[in-house]
Amino acid sequence: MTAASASASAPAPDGTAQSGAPADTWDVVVVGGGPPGENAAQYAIQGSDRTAVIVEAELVGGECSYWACMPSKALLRPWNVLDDARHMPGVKSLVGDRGLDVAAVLERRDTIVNHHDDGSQVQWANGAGIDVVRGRGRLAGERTVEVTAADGSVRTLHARHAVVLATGTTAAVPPVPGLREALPWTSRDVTNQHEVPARVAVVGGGVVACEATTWLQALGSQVTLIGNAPGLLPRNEPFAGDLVRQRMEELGVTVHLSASVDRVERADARDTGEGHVHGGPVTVHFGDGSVTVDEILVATGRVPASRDIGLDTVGLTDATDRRGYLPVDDHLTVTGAQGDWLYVVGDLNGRALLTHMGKYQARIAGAVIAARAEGRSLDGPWYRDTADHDQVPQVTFTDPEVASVGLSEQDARDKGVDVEAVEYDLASVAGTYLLREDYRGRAKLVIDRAADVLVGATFVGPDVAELLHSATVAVVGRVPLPTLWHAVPSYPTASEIWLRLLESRYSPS
Ligand SMILES: Cc1cc2nc3c(=O)[nH]c(=O)nc-3n(C[C@H](O)[C@H](O)[C@H](O)COP(=O)(O)OP(=O)(O)OC[C@H]3O[C@@H](n4cnc5c(N)ncnc54)[C@H](O)[C@@H]3O)c2cc1C
Ligand SMILES: NC(=O)c1ccc[n+]([C@@H]2O[C@H](COP(=O)([O-])OP(=O)(O)OC[C@H]3O[C@@H](n4cnc5c(N)ncnc54)[C@H](O)[C@@H]3O)[C@@H](O)[C@H]2O)c1
Repeated sequence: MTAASASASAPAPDGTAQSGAPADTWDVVVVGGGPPGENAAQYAIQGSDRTAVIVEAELVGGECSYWACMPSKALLRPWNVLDDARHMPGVKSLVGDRGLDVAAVLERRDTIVNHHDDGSQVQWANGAGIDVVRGRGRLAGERTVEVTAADGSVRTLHARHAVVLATGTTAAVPPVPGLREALPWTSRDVTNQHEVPARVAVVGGGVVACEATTWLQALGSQVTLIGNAPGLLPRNEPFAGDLVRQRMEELGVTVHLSASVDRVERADARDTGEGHVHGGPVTVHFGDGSVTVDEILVATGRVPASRDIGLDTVGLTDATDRRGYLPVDDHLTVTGAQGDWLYVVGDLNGRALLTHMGKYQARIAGAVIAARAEGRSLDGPWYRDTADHDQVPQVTFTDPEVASVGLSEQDARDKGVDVEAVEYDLASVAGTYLLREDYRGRAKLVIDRAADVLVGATFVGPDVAELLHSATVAVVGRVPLPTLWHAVPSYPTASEIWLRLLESRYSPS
């Protein structure tokens, strides 16, 4: 605890603040302690004597740390290592056709989610001068947040400058007959699975469905994926979903696309706890087909946590969009709120459901809160969310990985950009051949022909994740292509794909 925050509340032995503290007023009150909430609090007060508090209903660190990004990537990495080893002469004879050590993989995952203990996160917050109040928060008028603790006690917090809402999302379960009653797995179960069901039906075809399918099959499940879109990963360039599907099928996954689940039957659904199989066999009916499995995973998108956060108490009853997200302006201030005190960062504003984008928004919101508190102007590059406008990077950690930034070719055309696209086989650069002789992958640049700059890039292949930031710099910096020509990629790295792509477009004049 810093002196500044200690004066705002009395600390409990675990570092969280307690009811009955002398003053329940902070400069900034943040509702929701995921990474965006944490960062908003940090950036709003750092280098000042302002105070901040995070209200958290579950664990500080949020969905990302315990039930999403971190456990999913922990479950995916061992497969990458094993698959690389299986294809590397000099190593593959040592590995043979052995599978993963499932118990060790799950144990490492448990270490990475810190066994669902958020003590170190609370310690970080306190070290940054941020208090933590446990409980469920909701607005209760302007600059006021009411917190209901697990024991039912209610406490009212006041903010001098700002309230930041960062309550995120939960898994959506579509209204399919029998589905809810079957107690299906959602992202929380599959990222925290303690058992490996022999047969799993994965419903969805987006990022969660494709990543989860990758680790489920690697752990030994027989997976049937049922998606209602015509391709996998439909927000990406179509070749990305095609390559991911091709690899899934090679590994034994059954993929049904343009297929809608219409009915689910499970005779003895039981709530056996997170990550355990929730009862006996379940039959999933879709179109003309059906499949009987030991567990069903629903990965069909997210629902914003905007329902019970007191928007009505500040005149924002109709402020959410039709999906329930709470729109903001580029200062991350809620559209339509009176005065400049209410901010939304992270998934809840619906701009980009990604941790790194939520944290970026939080850095902007924090800087805006600090500037407004100090009466400074909001002119300048630090105070506006620009990256959410067509410059969002994302890596999907499937086999192969999919890394993209900015606009797909189709999105760019839909926006009226005069587009030219170049594509190249990632396997034909020396750097990837050295990684794997059987390397398969593809890269694509989307070029705004008039401005001669990149507006999008996609890389698909093993280990492409780290290639992405070069493209993000080029897209955000609007680096002219003739200038990129002088950014020489090292030999022999996968980055030489940049040279090949630019050669396809070489036109000195
Ligand atoms: C399986 C999976 C894998 C993912 N992998 C990645 C990835 O690799 N990379 C990536 O960038 N993104 C990934 N994402 C997306 C990422 O998890 C989210 O974008 C991110 O968690 C959003 O952060 P947030 O703080 O806005 O919301 P959340 O992480 O949902 O956090 C919200 C917090 O608010 C708390 N809260 C909610 N309501 C209240 C209330 N009323 N009072 C107090 N507290 C409240 C919750 O308990 C929670 O701690 C993944 C998502 C899933 C489902
Ligand atoms: N590596 C990462 O960056 C990462 C990993 C996981 C999740 N995330 C984020 O989390 C968010 C949620 O991911 P998600 O995959 O749950 O949602 P999503 O919106 O990306 O995909 C949902 C998919 O489910 C399909 N679908 C919807 N209803 C269906 C139905 N009734 N039957 C069959 N299919 C159906 C849709 O066609 C869509 O493809 C995403 O926005 C994503 O960016 C990111």
